[in-house]
Amino acid sequence: MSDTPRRPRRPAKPHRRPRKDPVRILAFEALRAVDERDAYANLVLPSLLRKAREKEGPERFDGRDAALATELVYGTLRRRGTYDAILAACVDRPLKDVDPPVLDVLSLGVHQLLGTRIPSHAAVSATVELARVVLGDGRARFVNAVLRRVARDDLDGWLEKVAPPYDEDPEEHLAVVHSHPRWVVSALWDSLGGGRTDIEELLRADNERPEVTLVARPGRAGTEELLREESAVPGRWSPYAVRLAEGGEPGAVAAVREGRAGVQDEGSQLVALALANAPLDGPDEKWLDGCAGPGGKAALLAALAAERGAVLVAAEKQHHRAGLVARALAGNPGPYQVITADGTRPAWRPGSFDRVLVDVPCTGLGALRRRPEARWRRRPEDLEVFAPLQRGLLRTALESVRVGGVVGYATCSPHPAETRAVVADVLKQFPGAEPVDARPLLAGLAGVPDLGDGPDVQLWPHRHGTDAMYLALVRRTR
Ligand SMILES: C[S@@+](CC[C@H](N)C(=O)[O-])C[C@H]1O[C@@H](n2cnc3c(N)ncnc32)[C@H](O)[C@@H]1O
Repeated sequence: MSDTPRRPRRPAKPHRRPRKDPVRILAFEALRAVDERDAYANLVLPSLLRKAREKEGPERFDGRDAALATELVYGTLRRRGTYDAILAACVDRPLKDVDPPVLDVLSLGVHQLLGTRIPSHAAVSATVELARVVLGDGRARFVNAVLRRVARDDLDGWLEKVAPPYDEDPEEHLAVVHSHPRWVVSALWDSLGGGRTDIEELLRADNERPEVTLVARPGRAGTEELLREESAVPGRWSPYAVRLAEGGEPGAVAAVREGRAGVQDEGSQLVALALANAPLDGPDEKWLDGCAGPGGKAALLAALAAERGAVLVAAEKQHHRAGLVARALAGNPGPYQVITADGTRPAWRPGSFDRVLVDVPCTGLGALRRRPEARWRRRPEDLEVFAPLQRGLLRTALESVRVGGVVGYATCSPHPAETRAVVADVLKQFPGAEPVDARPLLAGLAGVPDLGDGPDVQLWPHRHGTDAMYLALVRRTR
């Protein structure tokens, strides 16, 4: 036995249970659902908020808590690229070796430290408490150490350290600073053209939460009814649009609950309106929406068709999405039909329709404002998957319209491979069709500016306040 005196043991700290903060636990659960189950934040969040309200009661979980939880989830997901670059500089191993739940907690902490006005000490201690609850004390100590390193600088300071200088590598600089995958920066820039200012404005707009925009479906609701809602202001371009300037709760609007109005970005409204307003010789009685689910544009088209005594056929390949279309169209004042059908193998005779819309499946790179996780899920290879389907749907649309009729090809992506390249390829193989200038149809609505060289139209969040919708109109000539 050794006679060296034993070092007296430090008295153990009395164990304190971690404080449970329902807002941050909810935000963590939402991030896990997005990572683990490929859930969509905008779908998973409302049900988590409802559950938290039920469990905690309105006193312990009020509107401000819901707003903070939403901001934490959306902000963390959007800024993930920037935050990962900063975390990589603060963690002593590659980020891929950090357990995903630990990384989610760290990202939430970084967002509070660098992306909100929460004071640093509160951001660190709240995140460490969260880590104690959801990860355990050991990993909470790791979270504490990493966040203390992050807290040594502000966002600008970190960006100077972790982003390459713009002059050395412009795309990587923008990717890190504005938190977009590099290939997405590159594609958006190709489509937008212009210099640094333009692309930076677009990338910044992608990181802002869009206003909620409503559509008053013609013949069913008027904008004056929607304008009576708190903080409601008229839309910028569409005569049917009303914006809820302070976010608002669309579910609380009677006209939305009754299906007389809907939630719809103005870019989508403009696409439907431009197709409906394209000049046509001869009959204007049968319209087709060949990719209708979940039914936003179909509902507007059906209401416009009803005003003219025309009928809309809304086709959707997926049965459950056809159900959503049926719900969106229920109560339409004129005749309509919803069918489950593959738009590339038409269940109708060629030349049956006067107007046809194909709002084709795409990467959705034009709606990044709305889907904060989408930019990290998409891969350049997705373009190859969509390419044949997009071409097939446009080709069938052209076969489905009568001679003299008009087809609208729309995407909520501005990627050149999904827009102009598709239209150019299909028109090459379909000699009986010619482009129609879509610009005057939009400019005629309320002077939508900056519509480019035509004949097609690309809308942009930073220029038009809409999603980056693309529209090409094509007339069948023989
Ligand atoms: C971009 S979304 C359409 C959005 C819709 N226009 C709206 O405004 O609500 C594309 C839709 O096309 C559907 N789709 C995919 N392949 C299809 C096909 N071969 N035929 C018909 N619909 C298809 C998808 O299921 C999806 O619902």
